[in-house]
Amino acid sequence: MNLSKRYQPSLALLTDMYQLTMAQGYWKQNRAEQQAVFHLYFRKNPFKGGYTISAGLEDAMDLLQKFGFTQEDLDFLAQVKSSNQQPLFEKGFLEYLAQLKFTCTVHAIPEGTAVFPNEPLLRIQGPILQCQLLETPLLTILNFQTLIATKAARMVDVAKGDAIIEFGMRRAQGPDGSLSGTRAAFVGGIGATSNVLAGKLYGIPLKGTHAHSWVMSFDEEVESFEAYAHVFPDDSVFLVDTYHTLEGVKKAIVVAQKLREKGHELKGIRLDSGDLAYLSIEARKLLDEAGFPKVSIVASNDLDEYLIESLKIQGARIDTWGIGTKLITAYDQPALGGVFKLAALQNEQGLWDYKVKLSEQLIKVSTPGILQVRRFFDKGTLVGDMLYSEDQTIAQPATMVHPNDPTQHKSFKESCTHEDLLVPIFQQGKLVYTSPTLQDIQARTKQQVESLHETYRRLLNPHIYKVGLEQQLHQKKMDVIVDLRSRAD
Ligand SMILES: Nc1ncnc2c1ncn2[C@@H]1O[C@H](COP(=O)(O)OP(=O)(O)OP(=O)(O)O)[C@@H](O)[C@H]1O
Ligand SMILES: O=P(O)(O)OC[C@H]1O[C@H](OP(=O)(O)OP(=O)(O)O)[C@H](O)[C@@H]1O
Ligand SMILES: O=C(O)c1cccnc1
Repeated sequence: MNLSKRYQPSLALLTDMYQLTMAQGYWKQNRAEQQAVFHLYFRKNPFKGGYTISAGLEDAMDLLQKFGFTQEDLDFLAQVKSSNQQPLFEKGFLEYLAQLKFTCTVHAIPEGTAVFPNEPLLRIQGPILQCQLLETPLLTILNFQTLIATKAARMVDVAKGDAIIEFGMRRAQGPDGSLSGTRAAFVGGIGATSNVLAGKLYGIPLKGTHAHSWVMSFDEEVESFEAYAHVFPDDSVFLVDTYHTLEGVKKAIVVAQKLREKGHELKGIRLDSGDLAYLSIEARKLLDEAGFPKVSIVASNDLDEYLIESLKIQGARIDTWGIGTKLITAYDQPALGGVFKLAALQNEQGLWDYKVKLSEQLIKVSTPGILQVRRFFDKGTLVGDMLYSEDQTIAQPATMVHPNDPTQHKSFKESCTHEDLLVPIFQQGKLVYTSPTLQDIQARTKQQVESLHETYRRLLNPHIYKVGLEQQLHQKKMDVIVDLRSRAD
């Protein structure tokens, strides 16, 4: 169920080179073990949506658990040259890497959780050299899977209980885009996939119909349906649009009748072109009139959440949505802009110095501290997320400040309940978290989306969920910014 099922054990080189050059720099300065805190977060919900679904943690855990350089990795690094053709990495540094063990403490938000901009999905605390090396692989895993899980959740939400099958492998960004994308799509709520290896690796249910080539390989369309039904009498879904869709439906009915005479039922038909609203309504009529109300209608052809919503409004009679390209590639937004920022560094007195990355825009200034996300509920409904730093006490009653407009405050009533979202995953390198099954993660996504007010779920201009900074954290952040700006002037 994890990354090593797709790759061989060592992924230590799956990082950007600048992480290794900085690592050598920290080592050379005797700062390799200096304790640091980094947060991984994004700044905008993808797809102009109102929420995001976290995904990829299990793969991230696997990466961290196996973190370590093999002799082969070190031999490769030993022959990397600097611009004057000298070895880029020093022998002593490579020896340091050879004995390196993962010793960080990691907290993360469980997969399948509704998350929002500016809140850490993951917090890593440990030797700065290790945190630095892990920036890129953690981002590549969590950014992509979170993006695809969110895309899938949006589709599942508008499909309102209809089944969704993921058909995207052929259009995915390579084999890993396909495998990790299918995993994430399942986290988001799809019911099945055509991706057989994802079925084997992750236990995702497999489903499929047949291609146009099957029909085209016969002289007559009806012969192709008969032949398929002969091989799969209880598992046939005929693709009816190769020549003329509604004529294709009539031929499917002829074969369905023959199947029934032999004690079998046709499972479904698939529409893959034309006006899917009109054709599904007409196909439904033909099937119902012929006595096949249970034969389901599958539709595919460049579908996404907007088309699903529109087709439903048009009264389309589609039972199952087959979705490929737009899901597996997150077509309208191919990347989640998650970042990984240094937030605190331990000084020689053992105290935490808060760190921020300045920007002209307040929204882009990172938040320092050792952050936790506290989610408040009013009678079960989510009312806001407050970032606070675990090394500070929280002023009571809990009040948070708008991250980009300090004049706006929000207080939470005493009667509100709360939950801290970041849970321990590793304690000083030791794994302390058991990932739920993928089915349980999917169930969590469903529960999370359903617990969001519908104003956050609509596709067009959703309401913005409130994420703020606990008052003292906000004050500390402002102090650091003022101090840095005065020093930069
Ligand atoms: N009723 C509808 N309302 C809105 N969009 C629709 C409707 N029916 C189909 N679509 C979408 O319109 C697009 C039409 O795609 P396209 O232009 O490729 O036509 P096609 O029917 O697939 O033709 P072809 O036979 O060339 O494949 C697809 O994304 C499809 O999902
Ligand atoms: O449209 P998507 O959402 O990406 O879904 C996957 C598409 O892949 C197949 O088409 P393709 O033309 O590749 O093969 P086919 O001959 O089986 O239709 C299938 O028929 C879908 O249309
Ligand atoms: O099984 C299907 O119908 C299928 C599989 C992959 C891509 N398109 C369709």
